[in-house]
Amino acid sequence: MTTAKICGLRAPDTLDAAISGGASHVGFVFFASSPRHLSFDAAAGLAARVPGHVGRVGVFVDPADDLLEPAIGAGRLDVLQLHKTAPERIAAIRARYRLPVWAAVAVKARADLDAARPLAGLVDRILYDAKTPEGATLPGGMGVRFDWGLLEGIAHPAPWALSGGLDAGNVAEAIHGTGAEIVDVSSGVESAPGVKDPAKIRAFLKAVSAA
Ligand SMILES: O=C(O)c1ccccc1NCC(=O)[C@H](O)[C@H](O)COP(=O)(O)O
Repeated sequence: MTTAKICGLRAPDTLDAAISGGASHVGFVFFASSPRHLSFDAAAGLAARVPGHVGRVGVFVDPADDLLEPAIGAGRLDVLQLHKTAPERIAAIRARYRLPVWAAVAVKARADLDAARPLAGLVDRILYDAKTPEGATLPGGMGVRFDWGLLEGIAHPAPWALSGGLDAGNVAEAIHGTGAEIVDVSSGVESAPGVKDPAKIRAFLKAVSAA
C-alpha cells in the first residue's frame, strides 16, 4: 500500500487535515527562502499535534549543525530530508544525529539518476524529486513534474519515494506507473505558495488510498 507525505505544513488546521486524512508523514521546511519556512517556535507548536504513528520529517537544504540541532529539537523530528547535500555530509549528519535520512535526488533526465548510486548504504530513503528550473530559489515545492518513465527498470540503491508535481488528479497514475511506496506532495495541495488547502489535502490522501 502506498502512503503519503504532506510537505510544507505551516498551520494547525492543515496539519490536522493531513493527519486525519491518513498521511504517513508530515513535512516541516527549515529553509529561509521558502514560503513554507517554519520558525523553531512554530515547528514546536505543530510538532506537538502530531501523533506517534505519523512521521515528522524536517526538510533542509545542505544544512549546518546550528540549524539542524535546534530544528530537530523543536520539530521533534523523526526523519531528516536533505536536498543538495553531498554524500560525505549526508553520512556525517546521519552519524551525528542518528536519525533516518532521506536524500532528495533531483531528476529531469536519465543521467540525473546517477546521483542516487553513491547513496547506497548512506541513506534510509531516496526521494526522487523533479529538478526545479535553472536559477530557481527552491530545490523543491515548485509543482514541477518529471518523466516517471525514467524510473522504469532501474535498480534502486535504497527504498524510495516519489515527488514533484503530484496532485489529487495525477497521483493514482503516478502510483500505478511507478509502484512508489511513498508519494510526497507540497504545492499540489496548496491554494497559493505556502498556503495549504485542507480540502486539497483530503482529496489527495483519498486518491492515494483509492489507488
Ligand atoms: O517546499 C519547499 O519550499 C522546499 C524548500 C526547500 C527544500 C525543499 C522543499 N520542498 C521539498 C519537498 O519535499 C516537496 O514536497 C517536493 O519538492 C514536491 O513539491 P511539489 O512539486 O510542489 O509537490
